[in-house]
Amino acid sequence: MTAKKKIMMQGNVRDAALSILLEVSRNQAYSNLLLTRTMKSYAIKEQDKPLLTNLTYGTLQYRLTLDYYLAPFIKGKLDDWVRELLRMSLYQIVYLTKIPPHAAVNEAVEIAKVRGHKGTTGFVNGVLRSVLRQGVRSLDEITDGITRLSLETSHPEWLIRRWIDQYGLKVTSEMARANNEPPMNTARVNIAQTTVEKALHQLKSEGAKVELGKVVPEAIYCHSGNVAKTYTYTKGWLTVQDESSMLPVYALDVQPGMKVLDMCAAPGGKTTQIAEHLNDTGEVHAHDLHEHKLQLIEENAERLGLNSIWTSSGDSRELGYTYKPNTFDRILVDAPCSGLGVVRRKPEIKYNKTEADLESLTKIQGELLETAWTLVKPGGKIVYSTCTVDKTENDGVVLQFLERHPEAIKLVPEFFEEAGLLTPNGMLQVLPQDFGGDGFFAAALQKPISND
Ligand SMILES: C[S@@+](CC[C@H](N)C(=O)[O-])C[C@H]1O[C@@H](n2cnc3c(N)ncnc32)[C@H](O)[C@@H]1O
Repeated sequence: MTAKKKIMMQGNVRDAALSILLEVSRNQAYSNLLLTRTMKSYAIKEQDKPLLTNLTYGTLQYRLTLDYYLAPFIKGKLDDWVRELLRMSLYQIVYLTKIPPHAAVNEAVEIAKVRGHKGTTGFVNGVLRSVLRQGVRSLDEITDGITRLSLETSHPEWLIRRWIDQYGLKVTSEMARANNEPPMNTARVNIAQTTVEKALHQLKSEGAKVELGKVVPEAIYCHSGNVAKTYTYTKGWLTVQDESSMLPVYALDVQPGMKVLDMCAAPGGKTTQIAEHLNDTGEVHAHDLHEHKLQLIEENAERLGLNSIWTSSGDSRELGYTYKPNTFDRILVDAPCSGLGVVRRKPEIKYNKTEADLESLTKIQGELLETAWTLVKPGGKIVYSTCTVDKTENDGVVLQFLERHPEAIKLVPEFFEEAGLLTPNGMLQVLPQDFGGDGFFAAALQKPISND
């Protein structure tokens, strides 16, 4: 069974979803970026976009569960596109009650006709009709608790075991289930330009359904439409950002006129938040490894009317050659990480990462912190943050840093304490089930005034 040719069924939601799923599984590409690109290239109608999003995320989110259901119906090897087509069709049959099962099968057959040959079409039709006749096997048959949780929630067993070691069974089960819920749409109000009340009022006058966030004062939840298409957004009053991701800047405790370094800055969500908290006074030096990503920061800064941001590129571990020691009042190290706190937004992360990846990330994370330690002024503060829930990358990296630098003062920001999201180590750990935000971590460190 080989695909005849690469054909795009323009406007066809299921074929578009299939092309995204294939790209994700072949090239480990990010589903959220592909989704935006594919909506354009397939000319997907506005009213069909929610279904495309649902088919893409749902099929990805439940990949392991769907494979478990499909296994008894399949013998031998399958072409990638046939496997993805079967997964996507089964997802509709099992999880999308509003789509009649026969419609899901017929749509799959139409795609198979275009993408494959007669034999493939017959095979897809046969498998799916057998599923409709016989139903899928029950997950209750699985006696091993970890295997069952892994297949129920579609998280690899190694990850479930790792989380159980780190958080216990109950929290792991809640986290794995929360990862299959749709993420919230959240925006941050530009407090350097307006107030939260004014932004909410303006959005409502544009017909948006919005409400105040639960944890961060300038966070708002958007329950309808695309907030990035509103006038309120265009005029620079908003940034699309998850509420958890707004927390690290609160630990940074910036004061007007300060000199701040953001060592892993792109696309600039936190850089611009820092500048807003500074009321656009002082200097925010936004540095990122990738030159091409700086444009995103610059565009955002311009749209938000922020003039205190300077961008530059290169490996931030080398910034000791650019800046003198003890230069910055505040440094944010929003480190590259496994992303295991944002599985709802990028479900492929749970399949693509390995335990070895997590361990190797801690090296660069620790090295970035070392550079930050040299560059921060005595009395200055560093915030180390990640969008992962993995304790090795989080508390682990910070505790190792504290072992190397017993002089460092570990701060417990009041804001975190009040939010009730502290780990026993006095650091911030948000899990996706806590208040609906992404999984996020932050810890604040201070260089003593006298560093003898
Ligand atoms: C978690 S993202 C940062 C998100 C950003 N702080 C925000 O809030 O929008 C991590 C960033 O680190 C950058 N990065 C990875 N390795 C780096 C390095 N050695 N030096 C500087 N930046 C690095 C990546 O390009 C990526 O943009």
